[in-house]
Amino acid sequence: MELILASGSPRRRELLSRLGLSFRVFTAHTEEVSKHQEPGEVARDLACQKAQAVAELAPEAVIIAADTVVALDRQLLGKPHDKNENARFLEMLSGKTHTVHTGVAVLSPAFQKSVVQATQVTFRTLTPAEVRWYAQSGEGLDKAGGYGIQELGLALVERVEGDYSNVVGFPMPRVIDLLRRAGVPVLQEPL
Ligand SMILES: Cc1cn([C@H]2C[C@H](O)[C@@H](COP(=O)(O)OP(=O)(O)OP(=O)(O)O)O2)c(=O)[nH]c1=O
Repeated sequence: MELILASGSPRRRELLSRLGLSFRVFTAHTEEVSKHQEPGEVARDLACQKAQAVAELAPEAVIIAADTVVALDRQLLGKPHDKNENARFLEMLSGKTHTVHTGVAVLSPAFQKSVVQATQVTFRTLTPAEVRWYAQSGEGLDKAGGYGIQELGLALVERVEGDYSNVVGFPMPRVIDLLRRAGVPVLQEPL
């Protein structure tokens, strides 16, 4: 049974590799639109769209996809378009708690399931110099909310409540559970 990661995210590739599985990577070109308003449902919906787009190319495989959104109060923060917008996102997140929602979808001819996981992240109160420093690094540009907790962005964070891997883009306990239910031998000898 072939496993395919439907994601261009290097973070997801790295996290999935840590399970010792072999897999191929396909990048799904979806429009990333969701009709849902609830952030968790948006993330789940987009993960399903990515998995389905790749299922059309590889109908026999087990496909896993994910999507991460950052919700601050009622606002969804996607990937910043440039360093100025990244600085604005950081000013909004400074001193506050936001929620990171990651949706995961697993799809095979015999199995189809999606889940969503939420983690609360609280930022330190950032000084203007800290905001400038991080935005200038460019690290946040390809990341939801404009920061990467696994890299320099760790310095922005005061507290994480819940699954850390979920913030990086793949909630590992949920990923392990879904893959096993789809018949993928995770953390065990291949059959
Ligand atoms: C909040 C946060 C997000 N991110 C990343 C995870 C995701 O790669 C990205 C959210 O965008 P996504 O649209 O979920 O993923 P992607 O466009 O990078 O990849 P693909 O759609 O092909 O799967 O933000 C971090 O790496 N660290 C963080 O702390």
